[in-house]
Amino acid sequence: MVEKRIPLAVSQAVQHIMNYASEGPEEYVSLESAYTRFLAQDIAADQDVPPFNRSPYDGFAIRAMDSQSASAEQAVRFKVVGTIGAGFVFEERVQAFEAVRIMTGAPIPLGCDAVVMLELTMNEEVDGQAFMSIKRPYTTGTNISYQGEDVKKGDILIEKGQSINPGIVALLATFGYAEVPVFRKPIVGIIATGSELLEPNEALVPGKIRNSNAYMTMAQIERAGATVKYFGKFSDDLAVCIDVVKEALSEVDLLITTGGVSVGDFDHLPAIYAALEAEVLFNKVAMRPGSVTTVAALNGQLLFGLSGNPSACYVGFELFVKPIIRRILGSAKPHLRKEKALLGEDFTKANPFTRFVRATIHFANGQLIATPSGFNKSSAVSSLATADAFIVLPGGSRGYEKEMLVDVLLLDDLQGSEWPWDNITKYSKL
Ligand SMILES: Nc1nc2c(c(=O)[nH]1)N[C@H]1C(S)=C(S)[C@@H](COP(=O)(O)OP(=O)(O)OC[C@H]3O[C@@H](n4cnc5c(N)ncnc54)[C@H](O)[C@@H]3O)O[C@H]1N2
Ligand code: MOO
Ligand SMILES: [Mg+2]
Repeated sequence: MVEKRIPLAVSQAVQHIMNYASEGPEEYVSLESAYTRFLAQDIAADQDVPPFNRSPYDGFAIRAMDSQSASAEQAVRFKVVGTIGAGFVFEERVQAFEAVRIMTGAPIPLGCDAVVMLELTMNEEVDGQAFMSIKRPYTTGTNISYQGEDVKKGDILIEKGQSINPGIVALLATFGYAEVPVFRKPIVGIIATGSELLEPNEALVPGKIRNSNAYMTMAQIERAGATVKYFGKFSDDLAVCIDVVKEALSEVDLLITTGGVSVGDFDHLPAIYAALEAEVLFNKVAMRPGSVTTVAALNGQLLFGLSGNPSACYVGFELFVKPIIRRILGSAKPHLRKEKALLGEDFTKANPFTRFVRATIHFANGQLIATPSGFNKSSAVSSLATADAFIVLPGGSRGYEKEMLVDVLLLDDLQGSEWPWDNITKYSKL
């Protein structure tokens, strides 16, 4: 008699896994290679930005009080006592009816409190001395970029765990991080099992298929922010697989296998866990696809037994492996980002288990629409290519109609969610 597996709710399965999650170690990388890494410390401003009052225009720095009597009829003339470009400081204090020719980004000279744009001035030279005239008065502070107007010293700008984007790179450079503290990328191993598998460079022969899962999963591991270690594909030979899994475990932080987790004669993962004396956390989840997803723990290390069916393997990775990778990378929101969308078409299949329908999303009149992205079996590979979300259809329904409000989990996203599994929308119309 085949062992009866008890399906666990998705949320409970994720919770089991997250009990093993903790922040990983940090390392320093050069600023040039920080993009896409995950920040390991908060960035706090140790200086104001800008660090001094500066000119936002090319023009003349003046004392506003000197301009008060200027009008269209009666220009006020200033003696030009110097010129400064960005990067230089005008050392003297500017006196009454003096102006300093100033370029964008240069510090406002001592004594000055306004800048006149070059286009609004009239310029002349008398006996080798430059003069500038203006025909309107200026108030104190006109055209000054103030010290600290962008960032105040002491502000926390970015919290750790964020993926470093180009804007964060700019902040890191601004605050002098030539070396950036980032979380070390966890190493995630992948082993494909199945005597039917060919590698992509091999020609098809009867009964065989190409191994797509290992390559797909490698890409998912990288998208999640981790480093891949591919151990290869192996036939359904129990002794070989035990050795390979044992060896792989010593070289990785997390290990993924695909295939062989169900109840078939050559589904060896249950026997591998038994041989290794790993504790099986669960071996059935109330979800489709991916119901056979199995996770085991050995000495605090997790082994993810993802399904051989490509769509099930893909979903299993995103729901169960990605959050732990993101937690190791310091994220406070390690789960897939959850948003509300309208269903783009009817989905009439009955739903005993919660379904994760691979979907394409778009906006129509400001409303997010999610439409199933194609062939919807667990074995499907075609619908993954255009999937940028999962539509979450909770179990226990007869089907869903177009325009019902549903939850979607976004796949190509860096923001994440804290805990997306409460309050999943069951049936509702907008
Ligand atoms: N009697 C039962 N049979 C099955 C059950 C069940 O509950 N009782 N569950 C079904 C479900 S649901 C799934 S999902 C699959 C899971 O199968 P396994 O995880 O054991 O995976 P395999 O048997 O090794 O392969 C399944 C399928 O996927 C193809 N495959 C495997 N590896 C790859 C790969 N690397 N790249 C592409 N495709 C791959 C394989 O050829 C099979 O077609 O079990 C159901 N059966
Ligand atoms: O685990 Mo299977 O993917 O539910 O179809
Ligand atoms: Mg099988």
